[in-house]
Amino acid sequence: DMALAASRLKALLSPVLHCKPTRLFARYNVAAKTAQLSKSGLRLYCVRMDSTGVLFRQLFEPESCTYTYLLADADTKEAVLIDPVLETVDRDLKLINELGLKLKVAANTHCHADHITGSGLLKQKVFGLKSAISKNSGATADIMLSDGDTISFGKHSLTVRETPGHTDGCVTYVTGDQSMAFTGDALLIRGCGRTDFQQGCSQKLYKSVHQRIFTLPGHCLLYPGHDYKGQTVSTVDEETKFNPRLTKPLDEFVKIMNNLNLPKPAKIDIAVPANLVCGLHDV
Ligand SMILES: N[C@@H](CCC(=O)N[C@@H](CSS)C(=O)NCC(=O)O)C(=O)O
Ligand SMILES: [Fe+2]
Repeated sequence: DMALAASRLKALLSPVLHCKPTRLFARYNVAAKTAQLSKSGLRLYCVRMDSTGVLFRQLFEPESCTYTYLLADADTKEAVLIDPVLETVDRDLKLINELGLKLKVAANTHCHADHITGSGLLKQKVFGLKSAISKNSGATADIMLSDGDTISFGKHSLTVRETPGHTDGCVTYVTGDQSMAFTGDALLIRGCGRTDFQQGCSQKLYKSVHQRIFTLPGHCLLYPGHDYKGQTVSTVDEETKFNPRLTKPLDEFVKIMNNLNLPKPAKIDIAVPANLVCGLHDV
């Protein structure tokens, strides 16, 4: 009967309900230390390792296959958007308002060639919002970033790692605990950004990925700027083992990049000039 079912459910949930936060944190750590190995020796991390109260959402814009990432401090409600897209500004703001967040910074990973950034339009809609991009991008923004700079939201922060090669101004944003990195187009899941326009240089990209991304902890979750195959997240361990381009020696990598033969992004001629002024052009 109902009463019996309810008491069984209560008994079943009791260890979870009575688990103090400290014990939960300990469980995360144990889970990380005892990560299972796959047949090939790859460590399989089953649990997000930080349990520090970062609110996180991965959002997708289907026309350009761009990921926008929302990060917020669950206590202070301060939020950062990485790589907002013009067409999805209202969707993102609706979510931000529904969650009661205060959007502080719109941070671009680089001057995009395939879509117009949402940062300019967001600045018109959100009082006090600051746009950010690398100094080396050639673009203007409220915050011009250099290697090692941090973007704070509440008690959390993102640290800037310069990862040029796809463009001169490409950066990777890394969370303070190095559990997540937002790689823009420097590193895509099982791929990487093209190097045939916008100061692209395959040797530079190879060095950036090997020295600035593959040196992060193996469990660090990698979130790319785009994905064209439905993939959402990877890890440093996975990419150092399975990335079909970046696991090759430098000379082979350069040959691969010279022979991609990709068509130019359809919107490149409107996107680049617009993004050089943080998307305010013609809005
Ligand atoms: N077809 C798309 C553009 C696709 C493209 O060129 N993607 C870029 C990232 S956006 S600058 C890229 O680096 N791709 C690498 C790859 O291996 O796919 C469009 O017309 O917009
Ligand atoms: Fe790009």
